[in-house]
Parts: sequence; C-alpha cells; structure tokens
Amino acid sequence: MRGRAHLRGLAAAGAEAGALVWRSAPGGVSGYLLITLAEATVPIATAWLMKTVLDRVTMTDDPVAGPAAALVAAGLAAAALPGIGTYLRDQAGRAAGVLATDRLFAATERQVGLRRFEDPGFLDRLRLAQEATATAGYLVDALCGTARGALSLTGFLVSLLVVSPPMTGLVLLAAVPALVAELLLSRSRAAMQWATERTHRREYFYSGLLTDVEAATEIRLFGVGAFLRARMMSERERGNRAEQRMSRRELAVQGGLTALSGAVAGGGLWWAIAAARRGTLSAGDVTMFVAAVAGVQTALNLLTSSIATAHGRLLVFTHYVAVTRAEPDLPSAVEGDAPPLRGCVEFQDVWFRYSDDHPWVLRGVDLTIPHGRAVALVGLNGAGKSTLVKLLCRMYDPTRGRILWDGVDLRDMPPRALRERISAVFQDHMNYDMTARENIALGDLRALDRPDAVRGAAVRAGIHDKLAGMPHGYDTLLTRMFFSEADKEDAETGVVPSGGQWQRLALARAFVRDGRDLMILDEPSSGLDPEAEHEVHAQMRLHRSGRTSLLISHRLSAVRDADLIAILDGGRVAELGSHETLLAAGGRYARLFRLQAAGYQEAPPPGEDVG
Ligand SMILES: Nc1ncnc2c1ncn2[C@@H]1O[C@H](COP(=O)(O)OP(=O)(O)OP(=O)(O)O)[C@@H](O)[C@H]1O
Repeated sequence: MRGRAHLRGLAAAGAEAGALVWRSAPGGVSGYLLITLAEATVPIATAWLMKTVLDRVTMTDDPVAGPAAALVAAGLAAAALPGIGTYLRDQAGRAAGVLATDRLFAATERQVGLRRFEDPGFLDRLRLAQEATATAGYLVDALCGTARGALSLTGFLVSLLVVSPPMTGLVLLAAVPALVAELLLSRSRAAMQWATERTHRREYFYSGLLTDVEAATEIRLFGVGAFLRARMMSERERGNRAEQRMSRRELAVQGGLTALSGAVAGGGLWWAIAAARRGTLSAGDVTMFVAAVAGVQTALNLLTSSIATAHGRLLVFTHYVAVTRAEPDLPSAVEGDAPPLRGCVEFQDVWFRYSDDHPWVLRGVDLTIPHGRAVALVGLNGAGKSTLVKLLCRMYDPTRGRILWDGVDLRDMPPRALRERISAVFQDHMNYDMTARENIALGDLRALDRPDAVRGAAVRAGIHDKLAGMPHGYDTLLTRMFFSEADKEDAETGVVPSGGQWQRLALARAFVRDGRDLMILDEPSSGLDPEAEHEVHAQMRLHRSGRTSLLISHRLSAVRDADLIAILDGGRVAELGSHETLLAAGGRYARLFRLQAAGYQEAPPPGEDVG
C-alpha cells in the first residue's frame, strides 16, 4: 500500500514537473529531446559504420569512402551534440526555475494565516521545495538521460544480439542488480535529505545570526560569536556525518557494480577473441562486439544513474508539489466583500491557544469595539493583547467563540477583504531595507504614485523633516546593505534610521492607509522620545476622533483619553470602563495607573511623610 502511494506521489510529481518545464520552455525542451535522440543513435551508428569499414577493408573490394565519410560525420556529431544539449538544457532549466519559484511563492501567499509558518514540518518542506525550484528544469535532464540510456541500450542490445545472443543475456542480467541498487540508493539519499533538513535550517539560522547586522552589536558585546559559531559548526558536522554515511554506502555499492560490469566485459572480450581465432567471428564482428558491450554498459550506467537522479529529484519535487497544493491554513471564503463597519466589532466568548499543546492564552474574552470609538487594551506582559489583535486581523481563528464584524463572523469573510478595512502598527513592525518612500507606501501601494499621500503620512508621523533632508529625499535607501554600482563611491548612499525613526515610519505606513474602518495601534510609541511621543499621541488623538481604533499601550497616560479601556487579565476582560470610572473603581487599572504615575512624581525630600 505504502509502495503504491509512494509511486503515485512520484508519478504526480513527475507529471507536474514535466508540465511545468514544458510550459516554461517548449522550444528548448523540444530541441533538447531531439538532441537526446541524436546522442542516443550516434554511438550505435558509429559501431555499425566501423564494422562495415573494417569488413570491407579486410574481406571485400567494396568502396569504403562512403561509410568512412559517414564515420567522420558521426564523430563530429558526437563531439558537437553534448555542448548544444547542455545549452538547451540550461535554458530550459532557467525558464522552469523562474516559473516554479513564482508558483511556489504564490502558493505560500495562499496561506492566509500564520500557522503554517510556525510549523517546523512545513518550513522543512518549504526549504526543500525552494531547492526543487532550482533543479526543476534538470529533472528533464534526468528524464532525457533515461530516455537516451534506454534508446542506446536497445540499439546496442540489438547489435549485440546479432553477434552473440548468450552474451546479450549475460549483460542484461548484470544490469538488473545495478538498476535496483541505484534506485534503493536514491531513495535512501532522499530520506537522508529529509532527515537532515532541520539540521540544515538550524545551521542557516546560526550563520544568518553571525552575519546579521542587527544581531552584531549584542553578539560582539556579549562575546558570544565563538559560541554561536560552535553551534553552527556542530549542526554542519551532524549534517556531514549523515552525508558521509550515505557516500560510503554509495561508494561500496558502486564499487561492487563496477567489478561486476568489468567481469562481464572482460569475459566477453576473451570469448570474442577466441571466436575470431577459430574463424567464427570476423575482425569487424570483434570490433562491433567490443563497441556493443562497451555501449551497452555505458547506456546501462547512464540509464541507472539517470533513473536514480530522476527518482531523487522527483522525491525532492514531491515537497514542491505538497507546498503548492497545501490547503490554506484557514478555511476562508475567497469571494465576497467585507462590509464597511457601521455598528461594532464584537468578541464573543473568544478562547484561544496556539496549539493543543499550548496553554490557553484567551479564556472567554467578551469585548465590543463600537464604531467611531477609541478602545484601549491594557494588560501585563503575556496577557494576550497582541494575540487578540492577530485574531482580529484573522491571522488565526479563535479556538472557541467568535469575532463578529457588524454581526458577520470573521470566518465568513475573505481575509483579504477584511484586511483591506484595517490599518495597523504592530508591536513587532517591520523595517524594510528599501527606500523611505517604499517603506511608507507599502501601507498602500497606490501611494507609490502619489507623493502627496506619502508626504502627508510622514508629516503626521513626525518624520517628514528627517526624510526630506536625506541625500535623495524620500528616495534614499534606508539601509546600507545594498547600493547600486553607480552609487558605490557615494558615502551618502543609504541612511540607517534610529529605532524611534523606524517606529515613526511604521506609523506613517499605517497613516498612508487612510480611510480604513479600523486602526490598530499595538505599542505605537514605545521607542519614541517624550516630546515625540506627546506629538504623536496628539496626532493620533486627532486621527482617531470619530474613527474606530484599538490602542494597546503600557503607558497608561497614552490610553487615559480612550472612550473605553479594557483590562486583560487571566485571559479575560477583567475590567472595562472609562479612565475615570476605572480609577474610581480602585481595581487593577487604578493600581497600575497610580504605580506608573508615582514613577513620575518627584521623590519627597528626606524625612517627609510619603503617606
Ligand atoms: N506564535 C506563538 N506561539 C506560541 N505561543 C505564543 C505565540 N505568540 C505568543 N505566544 C504566547 O501567548 C501569550 C500571549 O502573548 P502576547 O504576545 O499576546 O502577549 P501581550 O499581552 O501582547 O504581551 P506584551 O505586553 O509582552 O507584548 C504569551 O504567553 C506568549 O508566550
């Protein structure tokens, strides 16, 4: 059963790879197939021409000019064809790689939530799938190699059959163990690749850390470079040990196979010479025999190694097929619209945990965000505030309960349409190594052609003056990781913003997405200086008024003027009300607020009563 499923998987991968390569480069593939055919027939033709020339020279007076000229032409073709074949194969390989990569990344985009990207199994598959995109075109090479091997094998076997039927049988028998052994080897190579995939990912993680400019400061200060390097090397060695075991096995098997084919060829030659001495074979027959045995063995080698390569590549390609055909992580409507928010967003008894093995993060959250109101969410570290935001953007679905958008369950809306209605600054916002304009316009790509929109958002986020004053203004690269060749000598190429400036850029990105129904601000000002924070909050208050927003902040001074403040504790909304009512209630919020406010009071002079 497992074997049949395995074969079905391989066949599906083969069909998909074939269709992909054909679609990307039909001309190149056709040309390569023709070259393959020619390459398969040339050695057979050469052997027959050689026999004809020799027999005519030694036994008849027939003219040899014709066959000799054909022999020369065959030699020329044998020399020229591989180069042309390689060129066509590489062309087809590149074209197939482009199409496969595009399809792979389009497929990962169909994963609308975050779950798959937190699943190590999926990440392993994804990396192997990326590897498969690079070699998709070369699958054709392996398949053509198989066809070429099969063709020339048939040709030589027929030729050998004419000279010696028993020898033909013996050569064929010797081929069976070679074929089986190569297939088993390629299967265990693919299994080894799968087993060591996590090792490779960990190694890339450590090597990425060691070359990442953001990690460099901590790594140098804490002096942990050698420690991380040792970890990277130990992952490499673990991978190498598995590879080495595999290589040893391959060496042993291939050594045995070479000995077998040597014995068959040697025995055959001995017999052919003896037969020629007895006069049963002509000189041409002996040449033909030697060429046929060598040809059969070369074709067999090509056939077995091509089948093994195709098998191994198909096994890797099955990961590509699995990723591109993976069901979306969230069941979601594809068609439809998300209606503009008129009433409220409502969390109804929302429970959530990241997986069955994780503890509950939310345990029955009930919360209403009314249209046109500013709601603030407050809670200790790990209370689940950012998780709640991710559920609201439908990066995950609640484990139990539901979230309603004007009464419609988020599960019934296409995620893309829902997200069109939301703008956000996330706590772990991105810093893009792109230009300032692109960093802002990624919030709404239409702004790429609307400089006023980008500028307006930057003004509101308080970053316009900084951006306008940079060497190329808004077109300055906000990174020193890349530069164009023309700018190589330019010391002003690339500007690296500070942490607070990046945060303002993230805010501008959210602001450029103007006119959305809901604005989410998850710790939007944690990195700003007090003056900037004050300014930004004033801007946000202005922006918020009359709009629906959800603000998360540990700075309670920033949330005090929200219409409603919800305290998240123990996975539920523990308190809800305005700043004044919550202070008067004297609960958790009041305690946190007083604690923070006390930090801003001047310390009383020594001896003065604090009470
Ligand atoms: N992707 C994840 N997989 C598993 N657990 C997670 C994941 N993200 C967060 N958690 C866990 O969920 C809990 C809530 O995290 P969350 O980030 O929502 O808290 P928070 O209230 O935003 O905290 P903070 O104030 O520190 O930002 C934490 O215990 C955290 O470890």
